[in-house]
Amino acid sequence: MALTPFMIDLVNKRVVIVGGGLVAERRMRCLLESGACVTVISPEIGEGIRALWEEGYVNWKQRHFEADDVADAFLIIVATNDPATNQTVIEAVPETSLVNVAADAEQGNIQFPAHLQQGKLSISIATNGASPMLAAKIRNRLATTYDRNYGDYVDFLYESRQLIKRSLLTKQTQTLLLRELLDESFKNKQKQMAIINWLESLVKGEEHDERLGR
Ligand SMILES: C[C@@]1(CC(=O)O)c2cc3[nH]c(cc4nc(cc5[nH]c(cc(n2)[C@H]1CCC(=O)O)[C@@](C)(CC(=O)O)[C@@H]5CCC(=O)O)C(CC(=O)O)=C4CCC(=O)O)c(CCC(=O)O)c3CC(=O)O
Ligand SMILES: NC(=O)C1=CN([C@@H]2O[C@H](COP(=O)(O)OP(=O)(O)OC[C@H]3O[C@@H](n4cnc5c(N)ncnc54)[C@H](O)[C@@H]3O)[C@@H](O)[C@H]2O)C=CC1
Repeated sequence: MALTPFMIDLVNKRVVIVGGGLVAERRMRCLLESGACVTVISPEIGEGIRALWEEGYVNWKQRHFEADDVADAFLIIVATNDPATNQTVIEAVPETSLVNVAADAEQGNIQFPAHLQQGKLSISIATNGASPMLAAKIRNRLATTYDRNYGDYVDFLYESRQLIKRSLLTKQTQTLLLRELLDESFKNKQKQMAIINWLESLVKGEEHDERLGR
């Protein structure tokens, strides 16, 4: 069966991570950036997780897993190095929860792809488990093309699109303009600024006219 890619909103969602090692930390950093409310359950935690816990970013239950721990979790990450514990967690997961199993992806219902984030640009790479190392290699290669400047360009496209949508330009002109901004030349920061200034004054002018009932 093929897996389906999604973008998911995890703001304030309850996430439980069982295990406190390196894989748990990798997942935790990504989940915290998503605004999730993260609890880690593990008798021991690595240095990175400890620092996050000391700064108050995550909750930590310093003990072995208990079945109740996942009762009302939206997402559960099974990331211990103990196969018996992993199995116990999988069996305790409510039917409606999302679950990721680090040691055997097919036992869960979600997987984490290799991921590249630059501003609002998000690129995920999956090989459906064929080779996580290849996924990482492709991500690293793409990172040289889709660098920070590219992320800034995507952020510029976001800002322009919001203004274009607010404007009273016809739908047809809006579409033309949105397509025009994909031209390579708009990666130039001065050109971006000129467009934003033009769009801002256009929208401001239109809103002013509207207030005056023109
Ligand atoms: C399903 C998935 C994610 C998920 O867990 O949901 C998954 C699953 C598994 N990985 C395993 C092993 C390794 N994973 C890595 C590394 C990475 N793994 C990542 C993604 C994914 N790994 C997702 C699939 C992506 C796809 O579709 O290709 C990367 C890209 C991103 C990230 O994790 O953030 C990250 C790059 C880190 C970086 O360099 O940035 C290394 C190498 C290393 O650690 O350096 C090894 C050891 C070598 C090997 O085994 O190949 C095992 C066996 C565990 C065991 O043996 O017990 C499983 C379980 C299974 O195969 O079922
Ligand atoms: N999906 C992926 O990308 C990868 C998955 N793995 C798999 O993930 C597993 C974990 O990897 P690491 O984080 O590197 O291991 P690790 O050895 O660094 O950490 C394991 C953690 O599990 C905790 N733990 C053990 N028994 C527990 C219990 N009963 N309750 C709660 N916590 C318990 C330990 O205290 C420790 O914090 C590996 O065993 C391997 O199978 C490994 C590499 C990559």
